[in-house]
Amino acid sequence: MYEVLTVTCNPAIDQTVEVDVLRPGEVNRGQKVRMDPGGKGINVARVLKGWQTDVMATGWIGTANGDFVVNALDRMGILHQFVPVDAVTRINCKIAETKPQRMTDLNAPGFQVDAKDVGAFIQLFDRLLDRAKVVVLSGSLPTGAPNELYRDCIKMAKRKNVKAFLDAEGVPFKLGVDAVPFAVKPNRRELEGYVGALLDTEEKVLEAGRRLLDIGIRWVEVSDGANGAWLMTETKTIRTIPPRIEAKSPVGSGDSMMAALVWGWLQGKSEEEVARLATAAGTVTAAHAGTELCSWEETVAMSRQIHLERVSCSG
Ligand SMILES: Nc1ncnc2c1ncn2[C@@H]1O[C@H](COP(=O)(O)OP(=O)(O)O)[C@@H](O)[C@H]1O
Ligand SMILES: O=P(O)(O)OC[C@H]1O[C@](O)(COP(=O)(O)O)[C@@H](O)[C@@H]1O
Repeated sequence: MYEVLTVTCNPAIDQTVEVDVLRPGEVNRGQKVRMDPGGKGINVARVLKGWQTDVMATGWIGTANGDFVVNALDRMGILHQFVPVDAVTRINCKIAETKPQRMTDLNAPGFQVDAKDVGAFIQLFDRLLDRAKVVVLSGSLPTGAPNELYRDCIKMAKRKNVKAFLDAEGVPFKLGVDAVPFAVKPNRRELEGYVGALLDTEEKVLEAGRRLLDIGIRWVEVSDGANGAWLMTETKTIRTIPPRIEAKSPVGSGDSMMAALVWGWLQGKSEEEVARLATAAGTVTAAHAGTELCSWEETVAMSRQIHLERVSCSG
């Protein structure tokens, strides 16, 4: 049994290479390399499973090297049913500089899917929805997948009374928003893309978030890296600020935050508790190397250090 279904249309193997300083245009030699199963929905599933929540991971997987991902999910006890694609699962290169600490992501476009693959996924998704309370749709779409995919998945979820949480960018996000998911988690840059304007003040961020609430979305979580986040609902806007940390790798921070939102909703937590936990989860993950994600114990400990402010009544 599972409560949460996570969709990763474009899974990845995250390869983190550590160097002192990256010298563009030169031969760089890595000091340490680590590989983690990645892709946004898969990371959400990894966090939730660690937090004792049963989860099913779905999407497409490239069979040439997808074993690395599915074996890791098996080891973690995460249920999975992916539509196999006769192709290579992308390898996303994360360059972790240590002096000073800085991460450069080089995400690949991923494999190509065709109409048959899309049809097979929709059929599988429809079946897997039957057992879920929540569905998480997150990350980029592979080449060939229609931009409407998240929109259509949200419509299907709503017909089955499953709460949809969306984390995407660009056109798939815009179209997904049109179907009015329960929750969205854009980072500030993604929200700028949605409204087509620079959001360089808190006021502008909140105005943009308000547009999403006005459509009928119930939880709008706008994340802003080391500055923390805002959780906006119809009645409250809560600003959360994390402590200063040594950020080894923010990869997976947004996914950890999404996992905490889902967990908080499943447990019926207050908006304040959810906001605190979500920011804590992202912060703990940012402090870890590679795509190592936040444990429950670390997140609870961090949540005590999150500064929380009620910004205004957003109603
Ligand atoms: N350098 C950092 N220091 C502290 N917390 C961080 C840092 N980077 C990310 N986080 C935490 O993770 C959350 C999500 O990170 P963010 O980078 O905004 O999301 P995304 O990965 O989706 O772009 C932030 O709101 C914050 O709580
Ligand atoms: O699907 P996209 O947008 O290319 O993102 C994939 C990448 O995002 C990650 O899921 C991390 O995402 P976040 O840092 O936003 O949490 C990586 O594991 C993966 O390489």
